[in-house]
Amino acid sequence: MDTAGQGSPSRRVAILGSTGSIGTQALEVIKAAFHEDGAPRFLITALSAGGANLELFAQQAVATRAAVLGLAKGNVQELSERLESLAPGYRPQIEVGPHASTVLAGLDVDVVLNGITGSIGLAPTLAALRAGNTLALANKESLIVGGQLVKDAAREYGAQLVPVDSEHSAIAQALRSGTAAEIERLILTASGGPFRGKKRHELSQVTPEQALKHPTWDMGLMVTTNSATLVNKGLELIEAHLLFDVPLDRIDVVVHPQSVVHSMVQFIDGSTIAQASPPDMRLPIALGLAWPERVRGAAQPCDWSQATEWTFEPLDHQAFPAVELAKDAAKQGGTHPAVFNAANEEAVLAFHQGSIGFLDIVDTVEAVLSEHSAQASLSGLTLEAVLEAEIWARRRAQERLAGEN
Ligand SMILES: NC(=O)C1=CN([C@@H]2O[C@H](COP(=O)(O)OP(=O)(O)OC[C@H]3O[C@@H](n4cnc5c(N)ncnc54)[C@H](OP(=O)(O)O)[C@@H]3O)[C@@H](O)[C@H]2O)C=CC1
Ligand SMILES: CC(=O)[C@@H](O)[C@H](O)COP(=O)(O)O
Ligand SMILES: [Mn+2]
Repeated sequence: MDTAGQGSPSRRVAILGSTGSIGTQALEVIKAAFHEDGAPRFLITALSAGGANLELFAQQAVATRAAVLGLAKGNVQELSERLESLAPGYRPQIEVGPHASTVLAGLDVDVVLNGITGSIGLAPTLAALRAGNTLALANKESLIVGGQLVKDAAREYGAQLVPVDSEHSAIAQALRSGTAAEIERLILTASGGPFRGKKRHELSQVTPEQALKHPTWDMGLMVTTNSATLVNKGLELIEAHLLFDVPLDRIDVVVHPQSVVHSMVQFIDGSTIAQASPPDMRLPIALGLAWPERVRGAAQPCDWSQATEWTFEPLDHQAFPAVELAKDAAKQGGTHPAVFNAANEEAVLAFHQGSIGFLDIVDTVEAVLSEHSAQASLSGLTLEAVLEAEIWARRRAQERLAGEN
C-alpha cells in the first residue's frame, strides 16, 4: 500500500499486458477510482506489454509514471527515446526480454493484474503468487495449463487469486450467498459467439473476419476466436473447476446471447443466485483489483426502466464440441489441459493466417489430444512436464496443420 498522499492508502498495481483489451480497460478503471476522501484507490507501479504497440506503451508509461516497465520483444533504445521525447527526465527501470513480465510480477506490489494472452502468462502468474502478491487473473490460460501448480503456489505463499474473467467473477460474487458445502452446481453462461444457431456443416466456410465479430464483447483476437469455437467456454469450465473446487460434472454451460447474466450458482435448497450487469469488463477488472471491495461507478448497471429480455438455451454440442473436449481433457488431468490449450493457440493463429478452416481448429485440438500419452497424467504434474507437453503439442499441431500428420 502506498500512503504517501496521507489519505486512504492506494493499492500498488502491476499490469501485465497493459496495451491489450484488458490492460487498457484496467488503466481506465484505475484512472477513475478514488476513495471517498479523494485519495486514488490505485497506484500504477509497473506496466508490461508484448512490444507490438510501442507508441501506446510509451504513452501509458508516461501517463502513469510507472516506475518499472517490461517489454517482451522490442528495442529498449527505441522505447527510451520515445519516453524521453514524451516526458523528458522520466527514466523508469526497463526490463526487456521474454522474462520481463515475470520480473514485474515478482515486484513488491499489492496486486498483479495478468492481462497477457495465452499460456505464456504461466511464469508471470507463478511469480506473482510466489511473491505473495494478490493476482487478479484475466489470463485464464495460465491457471488451466498450470492447474494444481498454480493452486499450490497460491496456498504455499499465502497469495490471493481473484478471477477477472467475467463468468468467474460472477460466480465469486454469487458464492458470497452460501458456503462451499451448500453449492449444488455452477452454471456458466456463454454468449454462443457469432455462429450461434449454425449447424456444423454451415461452419466450414466461415471466415476469420466473421469469427472476430463477437455479438456482445470487444476483446483480443485469441479470446474472441475462442468464443466463436466455444473453446473459450471449454477453458472456462476447467477454470471454474480449478478456482472453486467444484467437480466438472457439476458445472453446466447454458447459452445466454445477451451476456447480461454472467454466470450463476445453484445452491442445495434450490436457490439460484445470478450476477447481472451489462457486458463491460471494467466491472470484473475493478473488483479484481479492489477485492473484496467494490469500486463505486466502475461500470453502468442494468437499466430497469427499459423493457428487456434475457434468454437461455442449451448449447449445441454437435456443432460446438469444444466444451465436451475440454471436459474430457480436464478429466484426464495432468498435462492434457495444457495440450488442449497449446494446440488451440497454434490452430487459432493458423486460422487467422488463412492456412486452415474454422472447423480445423477444434478438429486439430481433438487430434493432438488423442495422441497425447496418458502417461503424462499418471506421473503427476510438474512445471517441466507442462512445458514439455506444451512444446510437444505446439509442434504436433503445427505438423498436422501443415498437412504432415
Ligand atoms: N478482453 C476481454 O474482455 C477478456 C479477456 N480475457 C482474458 O484476458 C487475457 C487478455 O486478453 P485480451 O486483453 O483480450 O488480449 P489482447 O490480445 O487484447 O492483449 C494481450 C496483451 O498481452 C500483451 N502481451 C503479449 N505477449 C506478451 C508477453 N510475452 N509479455 C507481456 N505482454 C504480452 C500484448 O502486448 P502487445 O500487443 O503490445 O504486444 C497485449 O498487451 C486473455 O487470457 C483472455 O482470455 C478474459 C475475459 C475477457
Ligand atoms: C468477457 C469474457 O469474460 C469473455 O471470456 C466472454 O466470456 C466471452 O464470451 P463467450 O465466450 O461467452 O462468447
Ligand atoms: Mn469469460
